[in-house]
Amino acid sequence: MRITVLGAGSWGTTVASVLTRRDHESLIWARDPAAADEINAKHTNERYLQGFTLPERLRATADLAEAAGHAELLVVGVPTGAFRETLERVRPDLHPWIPVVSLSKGLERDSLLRMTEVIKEVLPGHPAAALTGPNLAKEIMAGMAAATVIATEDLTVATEIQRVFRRGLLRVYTNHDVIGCEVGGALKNVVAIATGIAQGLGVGDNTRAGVISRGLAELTTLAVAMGGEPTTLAGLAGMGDLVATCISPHSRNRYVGEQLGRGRSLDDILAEMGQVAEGVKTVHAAVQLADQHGLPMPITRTIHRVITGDITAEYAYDGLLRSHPAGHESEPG
Ligand SMILES: NC(=O)C1=CN([C@@H]2O[C@H](COP(=O)(O)OP(=O)(O)OC[C@H]3O[C@@H](n4cnc5c(N)ncnc54)[C@H](OP(=O)(O)O)[C@@H]3O)[C@@H](O)[C@H]2O)C=CC1
Ligand SMILES: O=C(CO)COP(=O)(O)O
Repeated sequence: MRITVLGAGSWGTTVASVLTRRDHESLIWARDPAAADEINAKHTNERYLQGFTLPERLRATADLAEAAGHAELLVVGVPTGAFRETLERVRPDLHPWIPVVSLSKGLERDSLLRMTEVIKEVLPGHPAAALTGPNLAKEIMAGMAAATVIATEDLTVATEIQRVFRRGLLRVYTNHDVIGCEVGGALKNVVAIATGIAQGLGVGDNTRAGVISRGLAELTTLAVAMGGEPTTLAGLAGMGDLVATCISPHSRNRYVGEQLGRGRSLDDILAEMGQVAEGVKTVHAAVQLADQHGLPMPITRTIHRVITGDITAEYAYDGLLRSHPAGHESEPG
């Protein structure tokens, strides 16, 4: 199959490599021509996947119209802030009806939409799916076993995409609960910032486990309020991805939290990283959704106050685990 992956960051490049090794004709779009040249000539992407060799047959282009015209399946791996604009730019050159798969984990800032909702708005008529789960790019590049979920309402489409992605030690499950899968993927990044803060402050594993567990309660409550199913949040797209992101040294969201916990400013951390940490932006939308649904979501709200500079990470820690009165465990908050 001819597959185009938009975005040559760590995840887009990894997914394009997996698909190439699965014998698909993959073309990756990089907005930076130098990045496309590097992939074509050296089979590397040193900025995002240092030390890895990409498959020789993976081709790259900086020409968005060429990338769009190539696709029998479109995979979108640009950050959520660039998602809508990128789809608008490919629309004129896209073949009709081809499925579009989002790799991006976050919510659109002003509309509060999930990425498959953005696909449906910008590209009506194209089946929209999300690929999500505990999938740290560098581990998948290294060929380590992993499980992932392809979420779309139409199970025929889901099964077809599952077949396209399945390779080696990558186990691909299907799920019809797109809301649960996308909300889990978006919100776990916010909880990873909170866990990172705890780590940066030097607190213990009990504390981190407490934040992860109550974080799971928050993302489950929000997803269910939005129409998702609780079992989804207990699975790969919820608990699985939450645990991977909260404990992994590879996670950029956890890293942002850790550095905040050490007292650094957000601007400094983001400038030094040069990679996306989606939780930093998604937390704004998450708080608005919590308000709309009348949910307490104390971890999300506290991280929002840290990100906006209203409180320090140290103060947030006190607020999360000491001042906030605990209720019944089955209740949100
Ligand atoms: N990395 C991972 O392990 C995983 C990431 N994801 C999700 O995938 C999405 C992409 O993440 P990831 O690949 O890691 O991000 P990276 O930070 O590694 O790379 C971002 C990529 O997007 C490009 N980009 C940035 N802004 C724009 C823009 N305005 N227009 C077009 N392209 C742009 C960058 O180009 P340039 O280099 O020119 O700036 C770069 O190629 C995120 O939503 C993330 O949550 C999901 C699962 C795993
Ligand atoms: O989504 C991810 C793993 O599933 C990657 O997390 P980070 O964006 O925090 O690196």
